[in-house]
Amino acid sequence: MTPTIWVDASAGASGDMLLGALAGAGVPIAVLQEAVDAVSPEPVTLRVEQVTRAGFAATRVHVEVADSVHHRTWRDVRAMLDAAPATAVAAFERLAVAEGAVHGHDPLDVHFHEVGALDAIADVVGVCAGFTHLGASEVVVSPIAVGSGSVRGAHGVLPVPPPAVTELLRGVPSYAGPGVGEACTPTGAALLATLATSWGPQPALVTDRVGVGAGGRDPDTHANVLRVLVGASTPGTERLQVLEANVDDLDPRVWPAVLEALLAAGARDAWLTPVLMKKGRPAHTLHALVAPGEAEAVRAAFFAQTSTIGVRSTAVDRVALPREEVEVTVDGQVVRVKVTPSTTTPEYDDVLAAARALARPVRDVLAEASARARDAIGSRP
Ligand SMILES: O=C([S-])c1cc(C(=O)S)c[n+]([C@@H]2O[C@H](COP(=O)(O)O)[C@@H](O)[C@H]2O)c1
Ligand code: NI
Repeated sequence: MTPTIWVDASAGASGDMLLGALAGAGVPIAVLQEAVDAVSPEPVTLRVEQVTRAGFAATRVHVEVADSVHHRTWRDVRAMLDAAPATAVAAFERLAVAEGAVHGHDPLDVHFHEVGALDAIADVVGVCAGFTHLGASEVVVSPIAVGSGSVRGAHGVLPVPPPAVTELLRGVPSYAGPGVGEACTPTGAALLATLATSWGPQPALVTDRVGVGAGGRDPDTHANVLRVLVGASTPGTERLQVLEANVDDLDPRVWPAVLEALLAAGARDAWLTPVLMKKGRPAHTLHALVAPGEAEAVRAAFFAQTSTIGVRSTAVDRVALPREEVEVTVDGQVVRVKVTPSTTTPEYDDVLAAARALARPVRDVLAEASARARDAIGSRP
């Protein structure tokens, strides 16, 4: 079974913290070194060191290089990445697009300063090779702490988060803290934005390996580490999201069509709960259960079908019983029945249509369809 990874970026993220966490989680340093050697025009050595951060053991990977080039364009870097994992090219492209946006340049002509140096290229290539080596089907990343205050670099003094990071973290959950300084660098943001398959707290996971990665900064306010948990998803558990909005001004006759539209947009389930809103106003909360890939279309349906101006989302774990659909006939009328190890549930629309066609009570058709489904399952060899 392919593993699931959870990245804890609650103290921020940088290329070297990610490299350290991967090495700490058991990715052989030779795997990272080989990937870096495949792209680097000059010798680069990765060296592992066990360090402590605020009293906690962590792994640091030093990238040792005497880089003779200090500024590279995205064009230059792109030409170096032919032998790199596709995710490394994608992460650097994100950096180029973000830099282009903040400086007002075409991404191809962007001049990288620190992020174009060979050590940053080694971070990106090594981290992407490490994730490829782990072969995870899911990479869930926590909301990212970005730090606070300001940082000094080739661009002079920049606010934290610096412009490139704010651009890279569009659409990504992030927040200030945990201390003063730059907790999330452009390289860390670009890597996580590229590698994450979803964002949120730790999913249900049987943890196998834990990597604790340190960078160069060691503030005394907190353990400045990024953690990587590698494990197996709890069997039968799916990571889904619940989208929600409170609505107090929609013609109530529209609600059935709204629920139908959310299901048509890909929601696994959609439902309403009556609520009392501020000032004692009666209203409804509209809920939809969605897989990460369906969230955007279902969110668009919230906005198109209702008067809401905001949609909340919460990550949830769902354990679902295995299910299958069987078809039975009741007096010649076809009824679909959803069967799980503990239930048989006839499709209500089919039952209603059959009851009307047969001029029989709905509850009789319901009971007969359930019984026939149980017989059909029970008589299987
Ligand atoms: O290299 C470039 S062009 C660069 C752009 C920006 C902007 O926000 S714009 C910021 N920085 C700073 O460089 C260092 C190193 O970043 P890494 O991602 O290589 O660790 C960091 O302090 C950035 O804020 C560089
Ligand atoms: Ni820049």
